[in-house]
Amino acid sequence: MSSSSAPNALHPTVLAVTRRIVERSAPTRSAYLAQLELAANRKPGADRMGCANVAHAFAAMPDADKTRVTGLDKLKIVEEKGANIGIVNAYNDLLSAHAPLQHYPDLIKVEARKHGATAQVAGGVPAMCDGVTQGTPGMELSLFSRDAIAMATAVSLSHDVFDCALMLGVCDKIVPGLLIGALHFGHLPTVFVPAGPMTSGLSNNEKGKIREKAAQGLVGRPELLAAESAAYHGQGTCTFYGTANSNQMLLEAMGLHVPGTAFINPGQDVRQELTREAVRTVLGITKAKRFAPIGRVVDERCIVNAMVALLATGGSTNHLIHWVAVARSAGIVIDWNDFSALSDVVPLLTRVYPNGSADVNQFQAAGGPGYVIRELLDAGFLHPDVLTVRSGGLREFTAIPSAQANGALQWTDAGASKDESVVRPASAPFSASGGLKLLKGNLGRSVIKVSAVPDDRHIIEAPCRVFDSQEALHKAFSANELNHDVICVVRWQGPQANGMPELHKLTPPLAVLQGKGFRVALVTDGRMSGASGKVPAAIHVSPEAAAGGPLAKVLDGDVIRLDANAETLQVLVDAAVWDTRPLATMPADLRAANGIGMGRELFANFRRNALTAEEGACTWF
Ligand SMILES: O=C(O)[C@H](O)[C@@H](O)[C@H](O)[C@H](O)COP(=O)(O)O
Ligand code: SF4
Repeated sequence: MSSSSAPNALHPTVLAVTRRIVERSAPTRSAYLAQLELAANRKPGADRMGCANVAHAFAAMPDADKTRVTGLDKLKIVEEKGANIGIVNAYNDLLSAHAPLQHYPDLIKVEARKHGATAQVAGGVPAMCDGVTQGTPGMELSLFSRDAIAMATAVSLSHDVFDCALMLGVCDKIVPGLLIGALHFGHLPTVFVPAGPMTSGLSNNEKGKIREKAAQGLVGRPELLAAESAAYHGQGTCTFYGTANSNQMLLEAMGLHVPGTAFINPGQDVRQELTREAVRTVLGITKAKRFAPIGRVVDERCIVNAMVALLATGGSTNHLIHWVAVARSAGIVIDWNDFSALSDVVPLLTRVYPNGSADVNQFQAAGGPGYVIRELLDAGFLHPDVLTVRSGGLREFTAIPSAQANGALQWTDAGASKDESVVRPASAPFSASGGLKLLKGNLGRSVIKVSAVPDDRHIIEAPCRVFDSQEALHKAFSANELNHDVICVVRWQGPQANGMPELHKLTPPLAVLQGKGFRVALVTDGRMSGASGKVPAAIHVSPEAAAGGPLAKVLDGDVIRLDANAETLQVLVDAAVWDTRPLATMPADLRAANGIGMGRELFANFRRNALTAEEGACTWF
């Protein structure tokens, strides 16, 4: 259906899920909005603070900025003061996606002044690269680094001298952390600012093949390092459709970006102009103009739109945790039943690695987020009547930005798919349902991303091998103990056990076994990377083993059936035997090793207080 035809009415399931979320969230959402109104109805930044507070806040500012923001020119009150923008920056040199952000604040300050406003870096937030920490102890800090980022965002904005905010960040836990933090200052108009993906290097498929050869000892470290470095070769986000790029897609669908900014590569003039446009956009929604505070933009319909966008693109399984936490931060309560109900009706419109062989640069070239949002809007899967950071509403997010000859931005409708092997219309999707499934059964509730799993691997029934760590599985694989049909259970990987690391390093050995024709699957209370895919994996099993969940009762040899079509995960043990089986306890050496070293001690309270994965693994409620 092209953008010229009238959009369909909202899909009944989207409407029903939204209605039940609104009803379930009423008490918490109304309390949230009451708090927002109180904060929004105060005087502007500099006027509401004491003189000493103001002097401290702006002491380091150039005089001209100081006049703009305080309205004071020496002792004379000047006319209308400008807005003061708070910048929260996740820049560091470790994340290729964040390295370009180093100089964004200077660009933002210059643009703000052109509009009589000012901008200050309110604070920096930490950012972990999951690619660097994958398979190492550092990964046990990854999930909770999200909440540390939210806290750092709050520390930054708590200076309370801002009229709006810009959030500079892209990757996995960083956007969720920034969003959680920003929503606790829901009275501030806020726009997210990315830097875009790196250009395409060695393809993700090629990289995966060389990893599997290395797992079998067929290539050495020099060849593997050369391949990895050819894949990850420059500034910008990695080009697979993992958690970071899923963040970008969701921010577009939530209307929290400059339209179409997600996947424009760094280092181009248009990228700089898009950053300047973010300044113009956030100033355009401050109190003086079209007031759109983030706490009002992110309402139940906006959250449902994000869920739909995730499902339509086979996005990262991590968002089944993060977006629950993001929604809670706006007083909105969602759960995996909501995702599951939407997944049953939302069509899969994209095939981007690991859900296909294309990368995000090819996704952008084929139509990108603008194409997907237009298709979902016209087919009635997205709420059209939502507040966004742009005056044209969500329809503005169905276009692709480019630079005119004079450098000014222009947007053109995404048009038809430029490559139907990458993006397809809602009238002819890759699959009639979304890429994520909720599994239930006597092992607890878990999720699986089926969009990246070959059709003949959606049902796996096999005896299991139980591992208390990912290292133990690697050891068994290297000792050739897994050359048969097997379901690998890796437990003690939940939020309370060890911070719920991603177990993505298990993909190559399990993919080798699958490639040999064995029927294999992974079952874990841990997470996988958004870049994980082709091996069937039931993940986020809740309740986790360390909280007395059923994985603590599984024994080597138990037959397990993972059935993504029936949406079940079952251990096939006689109920009478199963019910009387004792719970194993986390091995003492593991508990002793867990949480010690590499700063993990500092996250003990996060582990202790973490809610379940299905509750967003929130640590602040
Ligand atoms: O959720 C994600 O998308 C991952 O955490 C991703 O950010 C991480 O970097 C992967 O580890 C990358 O994949 P490789 O480890 O295969 O390079
Ligand atoms: S996408 Fe993952 S690996 Fe790439 S920069 Fe971001 S966190 Fe690091």
